[in-house]
Amino acid sequence: MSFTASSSTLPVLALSHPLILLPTGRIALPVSKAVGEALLSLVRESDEQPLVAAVPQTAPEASLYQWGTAARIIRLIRPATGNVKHHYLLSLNGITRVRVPDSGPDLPVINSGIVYRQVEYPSSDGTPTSESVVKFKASALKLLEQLARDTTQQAKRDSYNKVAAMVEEVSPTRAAWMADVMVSSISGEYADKLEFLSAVDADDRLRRATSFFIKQSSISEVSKRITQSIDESLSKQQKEFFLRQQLAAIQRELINLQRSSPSGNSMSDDSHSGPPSELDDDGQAEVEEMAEVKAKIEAMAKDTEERKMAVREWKRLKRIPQGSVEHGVIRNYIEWLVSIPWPNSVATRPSNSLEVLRDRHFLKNAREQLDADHFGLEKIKRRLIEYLAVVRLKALQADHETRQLEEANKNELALVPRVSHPEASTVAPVPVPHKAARKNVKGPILLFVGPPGTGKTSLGQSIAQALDRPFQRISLGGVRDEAEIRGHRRTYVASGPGLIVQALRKAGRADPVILLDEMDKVGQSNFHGDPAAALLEVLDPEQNHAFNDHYINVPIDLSQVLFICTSNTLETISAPLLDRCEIVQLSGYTYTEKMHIARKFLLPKQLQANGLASEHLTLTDPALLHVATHYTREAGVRSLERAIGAIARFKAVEWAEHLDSEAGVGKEYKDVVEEDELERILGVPRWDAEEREREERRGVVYGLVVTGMGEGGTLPVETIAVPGTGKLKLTGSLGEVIKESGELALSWVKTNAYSLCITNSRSQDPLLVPNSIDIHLHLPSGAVKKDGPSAGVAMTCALVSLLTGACVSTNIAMTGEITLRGRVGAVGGIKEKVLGAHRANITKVILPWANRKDVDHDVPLEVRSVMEFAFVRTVEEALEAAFGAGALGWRPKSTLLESRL
Ligand SMILES: Nc1ncnc2c1ncn2[C@@H]1O[C@H](COP(=O)(O)OP(=O)(O)OP(=O)(O)O)[C@@H](O)[C@H]1O
Repeated sequence: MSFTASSSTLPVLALSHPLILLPTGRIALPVSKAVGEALLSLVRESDEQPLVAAVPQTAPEASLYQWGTAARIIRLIRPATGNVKHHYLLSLNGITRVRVPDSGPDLPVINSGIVYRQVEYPSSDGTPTSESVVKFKASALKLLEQLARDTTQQAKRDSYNKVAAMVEEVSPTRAAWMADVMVSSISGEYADKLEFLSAVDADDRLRRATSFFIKQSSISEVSKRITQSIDESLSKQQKEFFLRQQLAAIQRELINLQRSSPSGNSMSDDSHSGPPSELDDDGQAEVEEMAEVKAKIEAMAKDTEERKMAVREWKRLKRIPQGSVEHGVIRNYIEWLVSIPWPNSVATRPSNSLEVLRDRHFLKNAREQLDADHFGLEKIKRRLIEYLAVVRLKALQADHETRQLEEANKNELALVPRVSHPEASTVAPVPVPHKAARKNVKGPILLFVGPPGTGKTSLGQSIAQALDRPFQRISLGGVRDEAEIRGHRRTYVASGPGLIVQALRKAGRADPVILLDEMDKVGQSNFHGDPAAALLEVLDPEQNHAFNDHYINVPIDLSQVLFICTSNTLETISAPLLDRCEIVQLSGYTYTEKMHIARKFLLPKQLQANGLASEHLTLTDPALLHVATHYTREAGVRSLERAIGAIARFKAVEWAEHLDSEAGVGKEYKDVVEEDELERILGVPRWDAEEREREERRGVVYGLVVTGMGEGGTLPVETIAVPGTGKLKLTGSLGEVIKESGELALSWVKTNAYSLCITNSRSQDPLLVPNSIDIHLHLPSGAVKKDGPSAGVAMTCALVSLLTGACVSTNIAMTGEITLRGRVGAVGGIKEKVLGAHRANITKVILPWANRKDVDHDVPLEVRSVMEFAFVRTVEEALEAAFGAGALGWRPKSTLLESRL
């Protein structure tokens, strides 16, 4: 060590224990007012930043150390004026080591002021040996690397890396300075730093720095290990806690088990030996349910998507704590997944369906079933038998092909040498479901169209019975959301599968008959998706072997499901959907058919439903007909069934009263219900009032309509003349086409007004001469929308009646489209319209000539025989049929010809 190259007098500043300032380091410390003011005057007096000797106090009560650091005052902050208690804040920057020779006990450990002392500056640091430089660098780099690794702050890590780069490049002459920089900026023990302060010689300083770094890095290593071991011991505690919980649960189970088994040796005391309550055995039920779910997963066919998914979710379920929301969600999903009747699963594979189809009497039995459930409907039953025959043939063919393939597979297996594994002989070979088994085994998709209550749903039920398959009905009325059919994705709260999967689960077999009811009432495409598009996927044989329910998220094979659809009308069904279906039209029943249905099916059904035997209620024929004609007016038989039900209930009350009073007064019971009693039972007839209203009036004729429900009926076309300017006003919620029909009718009447003797010359407008009028044409039931061209004939007749004054009989109703030239064109729904007219007691109908064949084919003979039909080609013929021959004053033809020339 070489000393005293120079010395000077410096104000000595005591750094109270454990503060220390090393060369190159910085420190900020509060100083008392006296010291602060002394330093302030020093700062004011000197031109540059003044130097002080910052000397550490080795222990709290000890005197000052003999080594210190000459430091520049870089900042001195005065406290707020007037506040004597507050200290000055002083910042120092360490420059170089100094020795304070007389820092003995007499040097006051100040705070009352500063003392000037002689300080010595060491002459030179010397050059360190290369060995100590290498060691210094290695230890410094190791420490820096460790610090960078352990810190979580990126900024700190960057600065450690930067210092490491400096250390690597530092020259031997600057190594001692680098040691100062590092030791002053890394936190370490006070004693080490104190010793380091006294190391003047460069070599010595590097050695001390090296041991300082080594010590620090081992400390950081150890502290890391300690943190790790604390973490480990914590997780061990948690593990232990978890295991203890499980143990407690197992013990609870065991106690429950012993309590519930009557023969088990009782571990519990007598106070618990009462009957087990369903409130106590939650845990037990839970375990049983889980075991059941597990067994179901195991029963699923191997190597199938559904099984893989179930296994994956089961494993997830096991990892998630019970009682958590996630646990509930997964469990719910697995329960759904295992309860779907997957076609390849052993548990749900349809076993007897083929047996039924193989039966040689299958078709005969099916016919009997249909006859037993439904009256009449000959054509439809014939179509259904054809359909069932196709289903049978296809299923048998697919079965045959599957057997052949299995046979071929077996032969192939026989060629493979047997594995001599001890278990191999006990494991039965699992038949691998082959693609041929998935062949489309059904006929076309049937769509029953017809008015309500005509037996569409019950026909579907009969088909299911004939095939001995479960029947499920899905009501599509009001389904607006695609998710109702396809399900919601599992990410939705309270999500679940769609209607198809729900029906499959309820059916419990992969080949049920599913009736898609009210297909026409499916909502249109909207922002919730397109339900019709989802239905398309369900019904399309090309796609439905891999139906995708959003919730289940595993393709479901629907190819074995028999879908049957029903609808009231075809108008609102989208064309692609219609394209997938084969339409079977059901029209309304005639009164005779209704009487038969009522006698054979509805009455026995209602008697049974109301607890009566057949001898307790006899409805006479006139009474039944009166119910059908005066209390109901519908194409189907639903209201009729309801009315019969009401009669049965009425009689049930009477019968019960009779039984009760037998012992006493003895009230007489009459089982026969006559026509005159009906008013007492069912109230005033519903359809009488309208009958009376139907009187002959100028400008009013009856048209024939088919409602949105597919029911036929009559609708008056009313016209009146009001003072005006020759305009036509059309009201009654009319669509564009029907409005055009009205205008067409008026144009025809105007053109032919002269021929009909309405006007006296061809040039006169019948609405302006003799009086200037407007015509108001109205179709009642204003709230019901009406459209279509078939009211043309009725409108023309109404206008002619209005302008000529001739009336059309109220027993006549008509339908037909007209052209501008006066031709009458064919219209649809003839059977419904004629039956509707028959129900409304119309005796003559005027129909387009082109619809003759429809009457011949579709209208039952009993209706045809009691009604008069006028088939017309032109409007003239229609007018003649409506008003009667010669009722209208046509001008003679010759005059017509002349005037035309
Ligand atoms: N031909 C028939 N023979 C015997 N019973 C019939 C016949 N037609 C209908 N029914 C009976 O009428 C009732 C109503 O029939 P169903 O429910 O099948 O009507 P629907 O056509 O499906 O009506 P909706 O269009 O309103 O669904 C049922 O009890 C059914 O058994």
